[in-house]
Amino acid sequence: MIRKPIFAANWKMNKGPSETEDFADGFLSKIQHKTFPADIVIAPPFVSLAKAAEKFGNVSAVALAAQNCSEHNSGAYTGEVSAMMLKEFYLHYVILGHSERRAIYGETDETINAKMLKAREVNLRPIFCIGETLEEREGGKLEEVLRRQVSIGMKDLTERDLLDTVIAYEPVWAIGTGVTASAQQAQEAHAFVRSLVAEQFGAESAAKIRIQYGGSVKPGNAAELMACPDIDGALIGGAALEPQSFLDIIVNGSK
Ligand SMILES: O=C[C@H](O)COP(=O)(O)O
Repeated sequence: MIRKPIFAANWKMNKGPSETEDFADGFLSKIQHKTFPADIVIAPPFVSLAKAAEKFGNVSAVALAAQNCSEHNSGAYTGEVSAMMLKEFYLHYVILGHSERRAIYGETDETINAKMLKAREVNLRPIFCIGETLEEREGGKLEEVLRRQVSIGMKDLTERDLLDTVIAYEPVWAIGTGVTASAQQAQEAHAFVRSLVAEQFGAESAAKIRIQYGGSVKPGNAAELMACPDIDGALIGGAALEPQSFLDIIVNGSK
């Protein structure tokens, strides 16, 4: 099964509109007249989405993502943004269940599942993040944690939803730490996650779904990680804040 790799830049709480414009100008000048055998996604903060849409709206090589959405449609939820509102920015993707949302903002598997279903109601494609902490890995709980995150987080998705969903496996201990999972550790976890999707949705869907790796991906380690058979791209934080570094990851990691 050939799966097109997908490289997504998660800027987290970095880059307001003016820095977004600077990045876009730099990145666009580097990718013009080039084609890539991969999908490229950029996820700026909410307040920079309008500027990103202005710069990338007509660029077919680049899709935009939000970093979160509400599990509600509208109402008295101060500070929240609904999937329906995001859709107006011509976004294609939304990152859901990132470990920072889980750990810092207390998002549960059930909340994340509700957000996944809201995103799908308006045809946003979830980049659904899962991954274990170091304590969980060292305590022998890797498989138990991934099983729980997948079975609850992806509950009630249809086969069509699944085709539009990307899973991002991000071991929490590798995020922003400079410590990357070895290619072998990452491949083992990805193969296990794919087997979980097969159990829940069938072998055909499991063979089609793209599973990104995230956690200290850099231009120098992208090729080795992406060479693994079950790794279909990357979700990149720090190294995607600079146009050349993001581009180098895409080029080095495209297989
Ligand atoms: O969403 C991206 C991940 O949290 C990875 O972040 P990082 O590349 O800075 O380790």
